[in-house]
Amino acid sequence: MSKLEYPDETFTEKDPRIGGNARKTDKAALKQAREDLLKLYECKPCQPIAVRLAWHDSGTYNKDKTEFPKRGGANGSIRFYPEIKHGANAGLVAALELLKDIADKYDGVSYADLFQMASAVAIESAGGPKIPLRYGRKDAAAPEGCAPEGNLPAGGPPYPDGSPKAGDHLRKIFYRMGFNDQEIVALSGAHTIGRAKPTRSGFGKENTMYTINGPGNPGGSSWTKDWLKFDNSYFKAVKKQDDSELLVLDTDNALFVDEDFRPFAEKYAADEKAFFSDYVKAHLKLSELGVEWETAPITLD
Ligand code: HEM
Repeated sequence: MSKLEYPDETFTEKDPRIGGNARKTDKAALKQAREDLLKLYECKPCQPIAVRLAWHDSGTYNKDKTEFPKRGGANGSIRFYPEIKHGANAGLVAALELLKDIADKYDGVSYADLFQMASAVAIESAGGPKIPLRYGRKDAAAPEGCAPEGNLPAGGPPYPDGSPKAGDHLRKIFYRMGFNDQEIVALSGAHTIGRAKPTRSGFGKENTMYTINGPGNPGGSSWTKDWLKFDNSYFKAVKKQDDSELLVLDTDNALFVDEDFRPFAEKYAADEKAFFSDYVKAHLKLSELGVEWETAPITLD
């Protein structure tokens, strides 16, 4: 059995991941972990869930709070019970399981760095842009450092914050992290890969003509036909909405309905280069929300 168990109710303070077991960032280990991730994605088409894991780790951030790690952000706290059991994280234990062997192998890579790296490598290996991440994130050391539940967006009404419209809800959530309208639209484009499953988030169908045969685990509803390819087809599909086999959440629809979001959504539907360029900047910002650096940030070539 692997030395690191991913979290469930049996998580205790004696677990080696907790307390004085901080990881010292090591550039060689980061590079090797990156190689291992590429190999993982060659064997298993699990890029989408890795992107969602990293986003749900960092998307808890509250810019008005100062205390690390309670202010939320890319601090690896999603590996802990209770955070992994938050409603918004349904299904993400599978992503932790997928990364477990790599986490075990490299002490020189923090969990926070590993999750963000897994996402950036996933996007690039799915045909998306290269995201020049910086590394050296400090991990939240214990479950007490987890952000409170309810910081991530809901895909449809009723919105827990009482917002009447999807656009208002998106702004409340993303402004709290320090994002603007353009960045909200660009980041939403990550739904160009992946699926929603009724057994996880409750959204989507059991399967569609695009997901019934996988690849990987079959089922769910995707936003795009080729849901393992990172491109701008999400914006094209949400704009057209002419295929009932594809998913459109209320929060996706808002990008073309809300008059302040729409110009960006139209631009990205028409111009993949513009989408990629803006996506990289917004994703980099997302990957560093709430970060406390264990070492001076390191880049890999
Ligand atoms: C704008 C507000 C957002 C809402 C309301 C939202 C909601 C959702 C929902 C309901 C799912 C389905 C989960 C499941 O059933 O497994 C999902 C999946 C996904 N989300 Fe989002 N999301 C948002 C933003 C983002 C952002 C900012 C990113 C990344 C930058 C992202 C990346 C993904 C990915 C890649 C998947 C597919 C996961 C998979 O196939 O396993 N989402 N999202």
